[in-house]
Amino acid sequence: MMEFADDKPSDQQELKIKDYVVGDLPTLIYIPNFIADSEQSQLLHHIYEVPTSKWKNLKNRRLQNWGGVVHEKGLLPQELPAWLKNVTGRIRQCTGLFPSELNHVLINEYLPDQGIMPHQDGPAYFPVVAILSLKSPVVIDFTPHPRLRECASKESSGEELTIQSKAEEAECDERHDGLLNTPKDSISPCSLLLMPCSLLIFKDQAYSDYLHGIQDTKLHRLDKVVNVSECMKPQKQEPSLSLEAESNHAIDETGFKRTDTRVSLTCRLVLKVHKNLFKF
Ligand SMILES: O=C(O)CCC(=O)C(=O)O
Ligand SMILES: [Fe+2]
Repeated sequence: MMEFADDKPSDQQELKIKDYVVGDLPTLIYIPNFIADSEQSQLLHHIYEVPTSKWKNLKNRRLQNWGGVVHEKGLLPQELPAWLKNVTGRIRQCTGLFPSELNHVLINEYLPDQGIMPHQDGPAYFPVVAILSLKSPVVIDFTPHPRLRECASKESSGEELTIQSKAEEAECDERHDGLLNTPKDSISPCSLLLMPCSLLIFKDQAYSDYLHGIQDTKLHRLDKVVNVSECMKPQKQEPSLSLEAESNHAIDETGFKRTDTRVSLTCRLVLKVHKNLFKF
């Protein structure tokens, strides 16, 4: 299926990725039809071929962990199977955003009424995440981390700042300037529609200052979605995946009802890898 390549991507490829930036929040990258329909089928075949024991059941979804165990102090590695290396190799080559091979993949499976709580990915990961979506479309929401919202609401109540609140304001400024670097007037939630076969990459403030989550509802609305037009673009190879022609998913301008399972591959890089930790 996909070719595994570990060459450094050319400048041209790195430049192309900029064409896929969506919305105003730095930085969300959405690549429609990153894989072909036939590749999606092959991946699903591999995913559902594994023994049931490979699945970990959580309250609101189930998942497979590939690549090893992630600890605070790094990764206890386990080599990725070839069918996943194909995907991660292609992601690295096409994006040019990862300094070395991605070495960890979480496969999440969501029923139509399942989702994932707003969260931030752990500190062990290199701060660029690539999520490949299979089967049902969903909307993923990016919401400012509460520590940003606190600052924003204090600022919006503006004018009569007491001495104490000025101190708080200074603290907020410090957080904005140092840790966060998000312009204060650009703190707002935004959402993306993730169509099957698409690749989402998020990094920068979207990674460090925002939570991401998927609502556990069958109905997903499009009102805050910033990439509807990217999903509606006619696709050269597979017109059935465009939004307009997508009769299976019945998406209109207001939203859609999830009727099928969604599977996603969260592909990441853990820079700190423990070698031979358990060598006897
Ligand atoms: O399924 C998704 O698109 C999101 C998964 C996710 O956020 C994670 O695995 O940390
Ligand atoms: Fe996540």
